Amino acid sequence: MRENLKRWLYQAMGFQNELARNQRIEPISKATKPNKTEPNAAGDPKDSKPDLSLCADVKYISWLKEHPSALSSFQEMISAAKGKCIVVFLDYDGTLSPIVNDPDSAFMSDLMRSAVRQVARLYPTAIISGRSRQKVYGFVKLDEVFYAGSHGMDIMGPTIQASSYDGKYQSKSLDKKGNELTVFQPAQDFLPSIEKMLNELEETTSEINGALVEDNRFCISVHYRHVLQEDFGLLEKKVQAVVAKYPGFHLTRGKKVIEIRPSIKWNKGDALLYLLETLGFANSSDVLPIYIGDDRTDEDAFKVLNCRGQGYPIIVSSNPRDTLASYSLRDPSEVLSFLIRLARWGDLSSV
Ligand SMILES: O=P(O)(O)OC[C@H]1O[C@H](O[C@H]2O[C@H](CO)[C@@H](O)[C@H](O)[C@H]2O)[C@H](O)[C@@H](O)[C@@H]1O
Repeated sequence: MRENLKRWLYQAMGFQNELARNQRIEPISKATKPNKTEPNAAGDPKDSKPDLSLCADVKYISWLKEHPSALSSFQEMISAAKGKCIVVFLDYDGTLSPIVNDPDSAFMSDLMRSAVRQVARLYPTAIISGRSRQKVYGFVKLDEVFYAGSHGMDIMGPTIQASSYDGKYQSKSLDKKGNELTVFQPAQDFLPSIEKMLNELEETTSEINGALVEDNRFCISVHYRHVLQEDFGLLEKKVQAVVAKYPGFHLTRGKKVIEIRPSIKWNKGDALLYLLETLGFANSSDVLPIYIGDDRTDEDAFKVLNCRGQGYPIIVSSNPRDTLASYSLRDPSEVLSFLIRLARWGDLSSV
């Protein structure tokens, strides 16, 4: 009955997204409409409880109206891309790899890797992550893409130095294949403090079961996914106490993680702008940036796209969320489908 009701809702709201497509859609007249007095499984109408997952579906469906699926809207999105240079920006955790319990096991699938590779061969592509650049590279293992780690504070981008940015923080480097690239690290001055803080945090949080400190080079993550709820307050206090000793740092929140970041005016949105400039698209009206991300920190990049009035900010979420994104994808598997379609479209249009 629940499936029929869900199907009916999708049809009533005129949706044609993947969720709906995965199911056989019957004409509305055939679909079962909600029936308040229909007995529950036990056969007793009085015992029937509200189906909470159905309420969640209804909320998600209405949120989809504001943030349509980038898969259902693909044709419309891509027809606006004709004649424009697409540039693709991808977040890592929760976007290219599913959220898992152990941060060191957030592997991306071979299928995803191959889709990203196809996309990167057609369009400039960058991965912008909260992780350290080296760690993201370790997961992605592609030399075709640019990497921005530490929430964009460690960028390995095109050879061109960006003239609007401080040369002090830009240097030349070679990628694994020996190609010359430019590294931009605007939070370099904070490294000595970060190293000290890292040791202190590891020591002080070791008393709390399940707490995990991750070195993200220009920022630090303190994970609490495995910390008991009653211990969270203590962990938070301990982290705050350490950070208070170091001026020039602040805390942000992610998915079961507290992040410690240098307080410079730099975020994923700035990294996106930096990469656009080094790719030669600083003031271009011919560029169409696509940014796909699932986290709060990705909102900074969505904001930049909105301010430029260019491109497509796409949020990865299976729950209704406050977001500046215009489009949505439910999860990394939908991200994979989107990237495959994008690569196919690029292949066909280059013939
Ligand atoms: O910008 P991102 O690439 O999305 O990185 C944000 C944080 O991602 C990682 O943590 C999250 O994913 C883990 C693996 O799925 C999960 O266990 C954790 O609970 C999530 O918060 C990464 O470990 C962090 O350092 C990043 O800041």
